[in-house]
Amino acid sequence: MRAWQTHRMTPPVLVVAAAIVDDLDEPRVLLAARRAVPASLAGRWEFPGGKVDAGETPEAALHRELREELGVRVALGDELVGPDEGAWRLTEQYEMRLWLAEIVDGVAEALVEHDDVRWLPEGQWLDVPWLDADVRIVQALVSRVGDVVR
Ligand SMILES: Nc1nc2c([nH]c(=O)n2[C@H]2C[C@H](O)[C@@H](COP(=O)(O)OP(=O)(O)OP(=O)(O)O)O2)c(=O)[nH]1
Repeated sequence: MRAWQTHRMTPPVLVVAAAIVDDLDEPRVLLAARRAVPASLAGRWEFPGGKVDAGETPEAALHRELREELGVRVALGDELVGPDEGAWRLTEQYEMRLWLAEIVDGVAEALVEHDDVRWLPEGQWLDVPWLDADVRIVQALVSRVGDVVR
């Protein structure tokens, strides 16, 4: 039983996002997107993605969000499974699932919600001000990908 069930709380809203890398087999460069909205999150960096709509699978939602936000089609790799029943708790309200991904069509551009996208070179994945909840996720990604590369 999950905490929100035993405590009569509202279930967390699921956000899906992608850790887009240059090469799923040998990831060296990671795409980060800078939020333009809302004002409280503007200027902070995140994994592109968004909320899953009713009746939509998480994977379909992720493909839709990446098309809308960045104008790209991707191939999904492994999920970075989180410590909170498989997800990454972001806040009281939100939890996130995150997949590695590689662009198969298009060039990533900040189209909506973001005002910049940046490809972070190896060793510099933590060098932008990520949203607070994302910092531990980027750290987990760095150690996961370090394992792949070695
Ligand atoms: N997409 C995304 N959202 C994140 C991350 N980290 C994090 O705390 N969040 C939070 C910010 C938002 O409050 C919340 C929902 O994400 P969102 O605003 O991208 O969802 P959305 O695109 O569906 O938004 P909207 O269309 O309803 O405005 O998740 C992250 O890495 N990526």
